[in-house]
Amino acid sequence: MSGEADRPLVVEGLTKEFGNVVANDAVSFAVNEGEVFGFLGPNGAGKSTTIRLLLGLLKPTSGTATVLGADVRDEAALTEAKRRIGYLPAHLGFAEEATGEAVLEYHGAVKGDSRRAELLELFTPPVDRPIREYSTGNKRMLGLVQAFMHDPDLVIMDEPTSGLDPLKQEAFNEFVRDERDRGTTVFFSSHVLSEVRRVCDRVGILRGGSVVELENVEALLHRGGKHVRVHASDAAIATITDLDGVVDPDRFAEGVQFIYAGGVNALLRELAAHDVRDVEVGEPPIEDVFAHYYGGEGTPDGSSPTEEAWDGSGGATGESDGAEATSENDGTGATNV
Ligand SMILES: Nc1ncnc2c1ncn2[C@@H]1O[C@H](COP(=O)(O)OP(=O)(O)OP(=O)(O)O)[C@@H](O)[C@H]1O
Repeated sequence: MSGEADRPLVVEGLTKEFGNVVANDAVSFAVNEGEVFGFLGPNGAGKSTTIRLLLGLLKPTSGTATVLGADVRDEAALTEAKRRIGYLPAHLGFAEEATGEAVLEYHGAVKGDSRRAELLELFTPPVDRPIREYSTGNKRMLGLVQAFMHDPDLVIMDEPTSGLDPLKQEAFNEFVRDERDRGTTVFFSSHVLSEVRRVCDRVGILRGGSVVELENVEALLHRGGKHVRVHASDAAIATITDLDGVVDPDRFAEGVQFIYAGGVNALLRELAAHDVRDVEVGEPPIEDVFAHYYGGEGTPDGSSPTEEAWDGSGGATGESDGAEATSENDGTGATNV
């Protein structure tokens, strides 16, 4: 594995305050080369703030980050690094009168477009039409083409599938997996947990401006216990659900389903002691695994989530960072990368 300094994305104690709102509070993590990293957290957790800090669109209050080795506080180094970075913002500020073609021409002239044709076959924005006629999904697809067409080494995206229909979402998932296989490093925020399950190697979970979890997706699912569905008699079910590690048993006509967080052998021994008609054991629903971090009812191991507020604002009203906030939109109305 490469050393910390060689990683394509390193965040160290990154802090951003808007007035008295601490949007990012000493955020630290690193993304490895060729990794797909999901950045999760409830509304207002601070994900977009981190992303905008990484692109130099906001200035950190303290701490720093490097993208492809460039310190985000060093404007010249960051500008140079951005040639090899793709960026898809949450809010796409394309000029309404420009056609999709003109937007891509502009970006292509600045940073290259060697993969434009290939990407336009996969994501299919109507490039001959003006942006004002675009649906939300069409804008997102144009943004994806723009983000990847110069064949970047690192791609940073803020909720990339928001507004895409299910087939395009699936196309995106497959595309990201292929990109990872080509060695591209991908970092994106998401609220779509199924997509995180399908494409991410690792996730970072932000809550109230702080990283509360950094974990391999498989390990996270493993820790979330197993989803078990047993078809058996009422008497058998009563004993089985008494087993240590059974969480949230839920009866249905023929049996019971529950999350099981105990040892596999103890479960097998218990099941073997009864006349079980059928049993299914699988991974828990991803929503259940993440519910804890999003303010859910508890965890499979029985512990309770801490009671801190989920909203990084703590109810306070911060100063707007208006001057920085508009820098995402360049003169042409195209998204500035
Ligand atoms: N320009 C700004 N001025 C003042 N407060 C801001 C500004 N930008 C963000 N905030 C505040 O910082 C906190 C983090 O916001 P941010 O947009 O980074 O969260 P997020 O995790 O991306 O949320 P979502 O999932 O809803 O997009 C919120 O409390 C938000 O109100």
